[in-house]
Amino acid sequence: MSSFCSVISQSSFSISFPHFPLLTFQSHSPSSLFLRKSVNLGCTRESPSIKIHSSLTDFSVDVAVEEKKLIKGETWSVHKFGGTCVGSSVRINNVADVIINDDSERKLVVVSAMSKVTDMMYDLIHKAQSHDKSYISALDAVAEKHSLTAHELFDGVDLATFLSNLHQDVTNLKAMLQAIDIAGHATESFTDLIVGHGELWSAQILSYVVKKKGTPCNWMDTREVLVVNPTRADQVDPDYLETEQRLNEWYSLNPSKVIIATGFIASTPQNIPTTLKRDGSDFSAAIMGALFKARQVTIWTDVDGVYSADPRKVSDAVILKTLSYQEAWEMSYFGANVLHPRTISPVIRYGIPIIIRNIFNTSVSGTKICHPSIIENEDRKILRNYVKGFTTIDNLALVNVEGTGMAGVPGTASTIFSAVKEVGANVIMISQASSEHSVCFAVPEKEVKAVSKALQSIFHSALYAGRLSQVAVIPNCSILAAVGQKMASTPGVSATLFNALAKANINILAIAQGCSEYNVTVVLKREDSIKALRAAHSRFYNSETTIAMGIIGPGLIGSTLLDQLRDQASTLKEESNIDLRVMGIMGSKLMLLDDSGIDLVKWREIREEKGEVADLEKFVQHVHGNHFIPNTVLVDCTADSVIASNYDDWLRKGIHVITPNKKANSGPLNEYLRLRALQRQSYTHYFYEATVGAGLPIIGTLRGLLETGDKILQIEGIFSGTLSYIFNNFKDGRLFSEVVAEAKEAGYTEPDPRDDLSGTDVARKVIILARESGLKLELSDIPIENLVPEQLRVSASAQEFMQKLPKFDQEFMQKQEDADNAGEVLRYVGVVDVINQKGSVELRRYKKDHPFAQLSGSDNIIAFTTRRYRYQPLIVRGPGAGAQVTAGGIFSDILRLASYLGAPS
Ligand SMILES: NC(=O)C1=CN([C@@H]2O[C@H](COP(=O)(O)OP(=O)(O)OC[C@H]3O[C@@H](n4cnc5c(N)ncnc54)[C@H](OP(=O)(O)O)[C@@H]3O)[C@@H](O)[C@H]2O)C=CC1
Ligand SMILES: N[C@@H](CC=O)C(=O)O
Ligand code: NA
Repeated sequence: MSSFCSVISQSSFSISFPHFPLLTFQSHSPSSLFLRKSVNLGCTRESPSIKIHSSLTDFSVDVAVEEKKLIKGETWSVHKFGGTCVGSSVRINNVADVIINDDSERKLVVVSAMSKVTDMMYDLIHKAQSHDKSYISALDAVAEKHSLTAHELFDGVDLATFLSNLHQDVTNLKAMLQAIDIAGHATESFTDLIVGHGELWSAQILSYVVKKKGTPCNWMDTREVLVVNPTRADQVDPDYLETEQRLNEWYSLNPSKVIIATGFIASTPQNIPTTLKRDGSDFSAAIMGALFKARQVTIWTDVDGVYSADPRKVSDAVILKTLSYQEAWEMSYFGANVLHPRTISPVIRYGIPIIIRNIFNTSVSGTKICHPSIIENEDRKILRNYVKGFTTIDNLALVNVEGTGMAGVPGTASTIFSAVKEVGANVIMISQASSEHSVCFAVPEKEVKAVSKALQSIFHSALYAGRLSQVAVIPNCSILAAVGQKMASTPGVSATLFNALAKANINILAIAQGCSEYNVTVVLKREDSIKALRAAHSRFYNSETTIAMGIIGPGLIGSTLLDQLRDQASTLKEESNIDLRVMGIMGSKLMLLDDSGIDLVKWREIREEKGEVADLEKFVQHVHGNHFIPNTVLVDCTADSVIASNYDDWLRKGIHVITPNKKANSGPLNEYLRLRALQRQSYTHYFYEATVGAGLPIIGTLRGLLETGDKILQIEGIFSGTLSYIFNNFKDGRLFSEVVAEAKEAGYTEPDPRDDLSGTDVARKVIILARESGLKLELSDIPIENLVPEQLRVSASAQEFMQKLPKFDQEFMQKQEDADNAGEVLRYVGVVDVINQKGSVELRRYKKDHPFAQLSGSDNIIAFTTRRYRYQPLIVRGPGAGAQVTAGGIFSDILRLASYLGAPS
């Protein structure tokens, strides 16, 4: 008890401190004091006798000694660590490492109280005020927290010194709380004095840890230097001149290369302890940054930087590499958790950059807030970054004062806002039509009742006389603000924003844009807030070639395509700015939907877990109904004609279609012609390269020939990968059924292999090429040689067919031997005879030296005889079936679509 005191009377008491004489307090005006002198922790004094003559404010120093470096801004860097950064001994250690690893010559570190401690201190006061004696045990708990932390971090004399100080503080605090308990009241300055202890303790602990790690440093009780004048409630203004003078004095006594300073706390010009109020530690750091003219101020927090929008609401939000002061200011005002505008002001004057960084993820460089002139092209990758960020404020109400009697009457606005001021409401946004018939403004919902009442009362006679028609309140509103310095003098930014909102079917209630053009603010209904935020963000941040995809039929081909997309997505995004998002995957029974894009690494597992009953209408609505992605494509990987019958509806809706499914193009001619006509009219794309020759460029080659004016005479070839494989391998005594099973196993066949063996699949390809060449043929116009034995054509399933096929092996063997004996091979070919406007599909015999006899595997070979390629046909050859090549062909169509939509080629 050597250092403390007792309550002398209810109105005054005294406390003694280690470095101060006994002080006596009046309870109504407590403490004109500094609680503790800052402790020199052993910094080597480079030149103890040096005097600083300089003015820290203008930084023009004329000192020819080492200490001159104090005021050379470039040598100082300022760091601020919030409560979570120093929330435990492990974290404090981590913070100390960050400080030591900063290679700046001199460092000033501003530190907050350990997390939750400030709240605990306020709680002590509340308890004491309400005579709840548990403040004593609660204070012991706070002390225990710091004592334990100190024990974990350092030892010896430092630990003893810290614990002794802590003990003394606690003893003093108990007396102060006792005084509050007796008085039943704590004045503001008394409260500030008590709560500021959290910073005193954390700064001391951190400085001992830095010192223990071998870096000498001093800790600074900022109340000794930082002088502020209270302005309005909850605000203070720094007295830079006085602070600078005190700082000089402090530094001359404690010259240090590393200073650990308490955040949040300061004192009045009368030396009464006070605080910097909300976000006080950030403010402390900015003030110190300005006084030291630091090269930068780093605010360490637990997020990676400032996001382009709240990442909890917008999954695509990105960390902004740079923000101008003005942009940061605007974003803070409109609710982004950036920095309080007030905290930025001290550094703006000197153009000192502020860096927001994550202490828990130091690999990320964070967001640099600085003068626009030093914002390099760091955000160049972000398209159209005229708008940097989007923020929303919810729980607002719009007040609309309307009437013909307002126009040309000076003072109406003044009357309105005087009334609003009278009830203490905070006006967040104002908009007035130039006709002056209405003024509307947004206030917090909780304040609108009082505002409305005040306006009704003040305009009572104007309303009665009809000069004003109404004072209307629109409740449940939100504000969406788009912020960006480059918006100024860039035409079309607002139009883009409004267009994005209109497309998302969002009604705008009011609009405001200041002359600075740094932000456009719109008021919306509360329920539209998140939708509006996402719509606006995606319009400015997603590339033009962001494509919402729906994959129908995740069978062999569909799932292979999904795997290829998974493997290639990030490269496409990084290198070509093509952003492919699979929003839905639908099979015949189950479908999986996701709002921002399915994780293609785990889609199979997620579908098991979250799959819902397949519903085509819902699926299409989901994939296309996402207003935040400018393009939609449905990829039909089924062999289903019902799915194919929907293409025209999709194209009409503006949905692009890509498919390997042959049903639509080989179905009824009139439907095919209608589909093609519709596709041309609707400016949507319909690609189907994989329907013929899988990934081989067959349709593309044919189109190229036709579009460049060539005339097709004949297309002849082996169009079936399955039949090619079968006849390439059906030799040397092998069984026909065995080779068919191999082709199925290899993924060459249609879902039902009879579609291949019947020749139907080849006939469909012939029809597709014939129609592409301008012939108006139906599938029934093509004579087809069916290889499926008569008895098996009626088999109930593909499986049953496969089981029974061996019974017919002998029949096939005979055909093969007959051909072999004649020095020939069997090949199943299709022909499009353009001159005679017909097609055919049949099993033919070719001499063993014929090019068709030279194929292997699932090779297709297609020969285009044209006017230009009359004597030597243009030949395309290669594997024409199989999962990888087919999915690759579909993928290539998707990229063609992206390129048509504007992706770089
Ligand atoms: N294999 C190849 O080499 C080539 C194939 N193609 C074409 O690719 C397409 C797919 O072939 P493949 O992957 O082998 O066939 P699969 O039988 O392996 O896959 C078909 C998929 O379509 C789904 N499906 C069927 N009907 C519906 C429906 N009504 N709604 C939603 N999904 C449905 C199935 O779902 P579920 O499993 O739930 O029933 C399955 O996922 C076919 O049109 C084929 O002609 C084109 C070129 C080459
Ligand atoms: N089953 C087909 C697959 C490609 O269309 C074939 O074998 O060619
Ligand atoms: Na192809």
